[in-house]
Amino acid sequence: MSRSTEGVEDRIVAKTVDLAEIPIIDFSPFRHGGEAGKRAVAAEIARACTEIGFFYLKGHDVPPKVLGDTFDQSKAFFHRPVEERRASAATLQWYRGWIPMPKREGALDRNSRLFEQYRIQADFPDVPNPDPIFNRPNRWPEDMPAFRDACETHYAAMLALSRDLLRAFAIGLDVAEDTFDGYFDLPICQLSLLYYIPIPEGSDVEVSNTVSHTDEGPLTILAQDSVGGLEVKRRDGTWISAPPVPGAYTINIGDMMMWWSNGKFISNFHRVRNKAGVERFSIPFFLNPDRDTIVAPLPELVARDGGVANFEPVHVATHLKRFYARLEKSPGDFL
Ligand SMILES: O=C(O)CCC(=O)C(=O)O
Ligand SMILES: [Fe+2]
Repeated sequence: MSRSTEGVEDRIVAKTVDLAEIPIIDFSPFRHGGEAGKRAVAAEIARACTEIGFFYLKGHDVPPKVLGDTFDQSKAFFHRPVEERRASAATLQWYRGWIPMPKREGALDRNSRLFEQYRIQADFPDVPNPDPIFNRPNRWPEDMPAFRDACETHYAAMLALSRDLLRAFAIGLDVAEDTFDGYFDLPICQLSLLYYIPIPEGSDVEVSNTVSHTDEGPLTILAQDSVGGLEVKRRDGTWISAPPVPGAYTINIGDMMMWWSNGKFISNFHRVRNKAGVERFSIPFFLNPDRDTIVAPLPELVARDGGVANFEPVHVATHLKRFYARLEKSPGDFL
């Protein structure tokens, strides 16, 4: 995630606006509605990606049990005593598993990071890979086999849904439907189980659980519990709430899809502020391409934009490594 450096935007308290601002899109005609259904859904998605970079997706055919099981396991894990959570803690050398909240020193501020995480990444044991950060296996709580099952099932379901979404993006961008297919043979995605504590009452207005940021990869598929707290920046700089919609995923464009689309699709700023007074769970799936993909504005779109490429080509593994290294060096990441 790209962390924004400005602070002023966080001072503007989000106002809840009509949900119409983040559309709820039914994906079923894309798969079951013939060519016309496909094009209509792709057009709706493209509009949302162009205007705000976020949309809700229902009709995705992911069985509710897949999500229910992962939330149940996540809750069970984060409710364990800290010594048991620590048994599957990430280390600087093996950055998968449980990542605690930073130690608190002094007053909370916008960078306080008020959440714990369980991080799961692509796991390709048979593929030679020179980067320790990408070639380590996942860590699992050894005495919770159902935890691993739920996460692996969830990961596979999100990757499958992502493949269809990439096709919808391509159609919406008016390029060949299979434009992105070849970049996702062994994609280095990430699934995070997130556990947010409530922001203490009386905290400064700037305090967030997650600072304002954009996501790094092409797209994120987020499952939220019923608590709410996600906020999305509008073009005019104000913030709106993106509350959970039952049965729908919250989907957003990340930086790499913005680059591929030459800026047509927006990788929008968002943040989490859990003001509900209760704990919150969420599960984002961060789609990433294959490690050696070079992401650059698609030539068809550059041509349409008068030959102007708005972004430089980026090597996926180099970019993500730089990002993870920044995260790893955040002070107090490890208790
Ligand atoms: O938990 C959420 O609602 C959003 C999390 C998020 O934006 C992220 O982890 O990148
Ligand atoms: Fe994010």
